[in-house]
Amino acid sequence: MGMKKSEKGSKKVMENKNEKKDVGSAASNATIGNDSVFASCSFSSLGLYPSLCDELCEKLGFEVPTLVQAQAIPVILAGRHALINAATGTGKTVAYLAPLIHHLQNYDTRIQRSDGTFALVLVPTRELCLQVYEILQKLLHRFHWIVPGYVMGGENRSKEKARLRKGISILIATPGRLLDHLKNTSSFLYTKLRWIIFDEADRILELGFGQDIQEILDLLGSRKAANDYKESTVPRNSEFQRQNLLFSATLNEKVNHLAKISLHNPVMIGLEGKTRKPVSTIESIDSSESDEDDEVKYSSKMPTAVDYKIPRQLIQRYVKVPCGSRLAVLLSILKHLFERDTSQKVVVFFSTCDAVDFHHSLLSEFHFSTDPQTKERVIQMFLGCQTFRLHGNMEHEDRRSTFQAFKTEKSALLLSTDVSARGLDFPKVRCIIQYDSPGEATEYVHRVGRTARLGERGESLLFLQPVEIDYLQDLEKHGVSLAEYPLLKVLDNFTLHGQNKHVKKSVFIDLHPWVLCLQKALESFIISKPKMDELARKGFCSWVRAYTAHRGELKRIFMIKKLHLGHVAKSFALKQQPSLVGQSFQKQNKKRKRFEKKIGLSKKRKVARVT
Ligand SMILES: Nc1ncnc2c1ncn2[C@@H]1O[C@H](COP(=O)(O)OP(=O)(O)OP(=O)(O)O)[C@@H](O)[C@H]1O
Repeated sequence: MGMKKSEKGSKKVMENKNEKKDVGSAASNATIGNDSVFASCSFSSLGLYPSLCDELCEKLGFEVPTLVQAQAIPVILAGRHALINAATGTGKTVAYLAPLIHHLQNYDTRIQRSDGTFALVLVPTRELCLQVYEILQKLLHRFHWIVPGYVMGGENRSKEKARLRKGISILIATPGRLLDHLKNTSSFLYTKLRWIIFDEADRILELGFGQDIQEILDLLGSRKAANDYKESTVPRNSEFQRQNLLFSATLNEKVNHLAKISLHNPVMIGLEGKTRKPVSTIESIDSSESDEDDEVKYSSKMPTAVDYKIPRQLIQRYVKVPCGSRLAVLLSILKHLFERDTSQKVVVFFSTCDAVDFHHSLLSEFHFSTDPQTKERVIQMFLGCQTFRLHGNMEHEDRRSTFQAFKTEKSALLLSTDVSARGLDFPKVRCIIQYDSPGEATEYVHRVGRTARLGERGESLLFLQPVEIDYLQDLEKHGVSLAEYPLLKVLDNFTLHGQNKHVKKSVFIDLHPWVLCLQKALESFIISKPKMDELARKGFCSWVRAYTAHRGELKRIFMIKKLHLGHVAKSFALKQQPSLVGQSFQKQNKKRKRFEKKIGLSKKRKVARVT
C-alpha cells in the first residue's frame, strides 16, 4: 500500500519548517465572513480533493468552510497533531472527517476492507456515534471503497465483530465498547491505523473513561512515554505515521493531560485569548516548540479560568423561581413558547433519568381547564406539542428512534438528561431550558450549544432558585453573563376564567393566581393517577440524590440543607409531607447502596446511570 506521490512529497516537506509556516498561513487565510461563522475561502483552496469538495456541496449543502474548518483542515492535511477548540455548532465534525477522506481516497493503490481500520473517532455517547456515522456515510458516497462503521455500547457484539472482521476503514466508537473489541476481537485489524480523533475530548474523560482511554492508547501504541511513543504490540510503520487530534468546545485539565500523553508537538487552534493570564504566554498556531517544552507549553496554554466560546447570537437568560413553584412555572413557560410559535423545537434538561420520565409522562397526559364550570367539556391537553424523552436508562432502540424522530420533527419538545448535551445536532432547536442546573460551567456551555448553531438564532433559559443565585457569579467567571427573564409578564398573560386580564395579579410568583391554580390542578392530577404518583416519588428521590452530588465549589451553592424538602416535593406535584417521601427515599437509598456494594458497581457505571 502506498501513498500518492504528491502526498509523499507533501509529507517530506512537512518535516521541514517551511511546511510549518504553510500551515500557519493557510489557517490565517480564514478571515471572518459576514456573519463571523464562515470563512471567506473555498474548500478547494484549503487543499481538499475536488470531488470531495463536490461531495461536501452536493450531499451536505456546504458551499464554503466555516472558520474552524478553514483553520483546522490545512493543519490536519499537513499531518500535524492538533488540539482544536471552537464554539458549539461551528462545524468541527467535518473539520476532521474531510481531511481523513481526502487522504484515504488519495492512496495510489485503493485501500481495501482487508487493510482494516485507518482512522478511529472516539465519541462520548451513542447518539453522537450515530450522528458522526451518518455524516461520514454521506461524505463517502462516491468513495465507496472507504468503509465507514461504528461500534458502541448497547449494540450486538457478535454483529459488530462480524463487521470488524470484514474491515472498517473509518471507525466511530464509544470508548468502553472499543476497548472491549481491542481486547476480545482478534480479527479487528488496526496495524495501519493512522488517525485517532477524540471528539468532545473533555466529556469522554469526565464520564469516567480516563482509564479506558489510557488503555486504548497503550493498545494502539499511541501513548507517549517521555519523548516517544510507548512500546506496544502494534508494529509502528513509518508509512502510516500517527496523527492524533483532540476536539472540544470546552477544554479542561483532563484534556490537558490527554494532550500531554497523546499529542506530539501539536498545533493549537482556537486557544488564543482563552486565559486570564497575560496573552503573551499564548501562541495560537505553534510549530516551533519541541517536545521537551510540553510541560511548560500546556500549563501556559491550558488556563484555569477560561472564557468559554458561546455563539454570539444566543440570547441567554435566567429565571429565579421559588422551589415549590418550579413545576408550574416550567409548564407555563413551555405553554407560552409553543403558543408564541407553534412550529419550533425546545429541549429541556433535567438532572436525572427519573425526573425526565416523570415530566415526560406528566406532559404527555396532563389535561387542564381554567374554567371549573366547563371542565368536562373543554378540557384540553396542557401542551399541544409532541413530547419526546431521551436518557441513558432507556432501551437502546427507544433511544435510537427518539433521537431520529426529534431530529426530523418540525415542532416538538425534548426532555433529556445530559446525554443530549454534547455534540448532538438537532436542526432548528430554538430554545434550551435548563430546568435543573448543569453543575460545571462546561456543561452549561454544551447544553445551550444545542441551539444557535452555525449562526442561527436561539435562546436559552436557566432555572435558578433564590438560594442558588450565586451560580450566576460562577458562570461570570467564565465570561458567561445572563439577563433576567420577564417571568411575571409571561405569567400575567395567562388568564383564569372570570378574571380581568388587566388587573395586576401578584408580585410574588408563588402567590400568582395562575401559578396557584395550575399547581392545584397538577397536584390533583398526580393524586388521581397511582402510576404518576409513583413516578413523581421516584423523580423526587433521584432529584434529591443528584442535588447532593454537586462537586467542589458548587457544593457551596447547591446545598440540599438550604432547601425545604416539602417545596421540592411540591415541584413534583406531590402533596405528601417531606418526611413521608423522605423516609421512603432513605429506605430506597440504603437498599441501592447495599445492592451496589454487592455487585461492586464501578464509579463509571454510577455516572452512566445518572445520565
Ligand atoms: N461548511 C458548512 N456549511 C454549512 N453548514 C455546515 C458547514 N459545516 C458544518 N455545517 C453544519 O453546522 C452544524 C454544526 O456542525 P457540527 O455538529 O459539526 O458542529 P460542532 O462544532 O461539532 O458542534 P458541537 O460542539 O455542538 O459538537 C451541522 O448542522 C452541520 O451540518
